[in-house]
Amino acid sequence: MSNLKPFIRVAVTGAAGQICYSLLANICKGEMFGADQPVVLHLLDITPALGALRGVTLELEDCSFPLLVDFVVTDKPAEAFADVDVAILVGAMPRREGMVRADLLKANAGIFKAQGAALAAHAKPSVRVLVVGNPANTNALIALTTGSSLPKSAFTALTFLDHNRLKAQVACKLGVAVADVRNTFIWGNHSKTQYPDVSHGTVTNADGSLSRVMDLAESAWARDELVTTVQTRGAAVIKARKLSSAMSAAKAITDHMRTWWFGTEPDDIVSMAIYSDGTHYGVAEGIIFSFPVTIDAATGDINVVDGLDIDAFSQSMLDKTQAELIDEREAALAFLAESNL
Ligand SMILES: NC(=O)C1=CN([C@@H]2O[C@H](COP(=O)(O)OP(=O)(O)OC[C@H]3O[C@@H](n4cnc5c(N)ncnc54)[C@H](O)[C@@H]3O)[C@@H](O)[C@H]2O)C=CC1
Ligand SMILES: O=C([O-])CC(=O)C(=O)O
Repeated sequence: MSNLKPFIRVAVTGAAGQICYSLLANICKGEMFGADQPVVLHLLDITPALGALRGVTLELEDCSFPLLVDFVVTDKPAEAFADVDVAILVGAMPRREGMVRADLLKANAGIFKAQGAALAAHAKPSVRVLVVGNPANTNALIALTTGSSLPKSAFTALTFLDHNRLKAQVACKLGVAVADVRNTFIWGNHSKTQYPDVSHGTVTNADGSLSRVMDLAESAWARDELVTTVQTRGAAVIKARKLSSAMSAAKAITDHMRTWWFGTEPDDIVSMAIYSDGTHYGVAEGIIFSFPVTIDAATGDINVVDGLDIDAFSQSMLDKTQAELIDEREAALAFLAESNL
């Protein structure tokens, strides 16, 4: 008798792209939902990419993953989101030469408007959605707006890559293991205005005691070099690889969904971009903002960690990233209204 659970349906968009080339294997190996959780993959891409996606599915077959029950390949959001438990929205219009951020927002507003509506119409009411395609926070807000029959809490955007980058930078600087770095997190937008915050960070020592990151590192490093390194890490990867982060993005997507599925470890705090309801740290209502959060394993509820001290430097960083998200929201909503997209 098999002791596997009943299968779940997982939609992945942009399935022919480079992030998904790593991500799909992570899912099928059980790294996201557990080694006893079979999956049916719903793979969405645009029509011209279906040939390449067929190549990916040939390889999925060849991997002979015991947890992969079946897959659906489609260029239609309605089919991709039919009855899904989870939707990972990776596919997006990439920035092309000569495009300004506003062009990118506009192109993606149309895509995520359609996908939000299709999710609301076809996915399970309990669906959990993670938006990865950039600009991730605002794309998630558009999907949430048109998918409004789903709870706002169903929509998240990825800042776990920034979270992992921050932890790794701190561990490297202090010469400690990443697993021993805690309470460092990302606030705001997945963009150059994000605030990688180590002001509450701790390092667990060999005897179990805690040291504060700010007592071990100079504050000039923590507020300047570290912040800039994490904010511009995506650009550094693009410059070196001539392609954007893919292995690390797939790992972060896996971390985000696994944490949402199974809950946070005791004493752990992670970073996720979620709908701001206006009740945390003075952040405006109606944007998708990255907060320090914990996740209740029993319910899957994502809870903002309240009550952290925000000093003047941190407040100025929060204000800046919030202002950018409000601008992005206004631009994206204006495009939707103007062009009746
Ligand atoms: N939030 C984050 O931390 C990160 C976000 N990203 C973003 O993730 C996205 C994907 O990155 P890659 O896989 O490297 O890009 P890629 O260009 O290799 O693949 C994107 C795939 O999406 C597909 N696509 C485009 N429009 C689509 C639509 N309307 N529906 C379904 N599929 C569609 C494309 O055909 C392509 O196969 C980009 O927007 C990138 O900027 C990348 C790294 C980190
Ligand atoms: O800019 C990009 O497309 C890649 C990205 O988001 C990152 O690496 O953080």
